[in-house]
Amino acid sequence: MVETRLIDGKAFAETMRARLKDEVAAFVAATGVTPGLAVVLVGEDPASAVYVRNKGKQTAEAGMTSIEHKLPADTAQDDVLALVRALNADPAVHGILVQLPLPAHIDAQAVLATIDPAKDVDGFHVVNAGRLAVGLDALAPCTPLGCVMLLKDTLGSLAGLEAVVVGRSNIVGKPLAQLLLREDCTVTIAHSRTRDLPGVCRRADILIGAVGRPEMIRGDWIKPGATVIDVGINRVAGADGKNRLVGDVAFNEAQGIAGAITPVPGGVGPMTIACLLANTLTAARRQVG
Ligand SMILES: Nc1nc2c(c(=O)[nH]1)N[C@@H](CN(C=O)c1ccc(C(=O)N[C@@H](CCC(=O)O)C(=O)O)cc1)CN2
Repeated sequence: MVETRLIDGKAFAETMRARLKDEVAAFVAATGVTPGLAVVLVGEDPASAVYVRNKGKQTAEAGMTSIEHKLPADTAQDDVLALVRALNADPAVHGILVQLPLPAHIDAQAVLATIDPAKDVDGFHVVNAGRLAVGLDALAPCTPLGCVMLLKDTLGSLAGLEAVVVGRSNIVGKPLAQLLLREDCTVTIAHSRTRDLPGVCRRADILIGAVGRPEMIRGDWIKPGATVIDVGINRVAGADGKNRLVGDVAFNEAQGIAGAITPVPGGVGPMTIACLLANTLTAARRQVG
């Protein structure tokens, strides 16, 4: 039986935001420029509205300017593209983010492709994805960045470790695999169609759940002592009829098997916004410097 350590992403993100606040103040003092982050929300998805509100609040707390554009759900794609182009041209805006998911009538790839790659603080533009893949400086997606920070804080060097990422999305699985390769991990991207998924997961020193299926990764899929990072945020009905949040990993089953694990909530989620603030400062430094 292994003693399972809890990886406290909430506390890590708070420390990171406090440090960023000092770095932003130093940047403003040196340049006279306040970094600006524009967030575009289309529609009324309740979870997205909460994330956007938290982004605005934490941006302002870090000493940066938060600019919010809230558009109705039936906004035409051309109007979203026109707004993104206007933000690209605005010198007070150093970072642009379009909250996902977008309503079904809008082609998300077309919108993301319109964002100036230098202002793409989500790191979703193909230019940033390509730069990340070939090892050039890139604005990398925030959730994967947060995962790697928590892993390095927990394990120190990741070199040579066997990492299995369960999930192949463009916003988490694929960029996370690239970031882990940069840390010299041996990386496998697995997914719901992988043959013998439990066996593949059991190879992992680092196991990452990013598949979006509640508690799909069971305790006996985890190698004893492995570090488990749970990216999943799934709302499920509890026994009392109320909704509760669970990850992609069966958290209770992982106790006594995993060496360390991120909880849901309070693990990877808070790192996403902290890394967004870090990317916004990086983007501002590159645009102003
Ligand atoms: N343009 C983007 N859209 C989306 C992203 C993104 O990075 N860029 N990621 C997610 C949503 N997201 C940020 O946008 C996000 C999700 C979760 C959290 C978080 O702190 N979660 C808490 C739980 C919060 C809750 O109760 O719902 C936690 O895990 O502790 C922050 C940001 C999809 N869209």
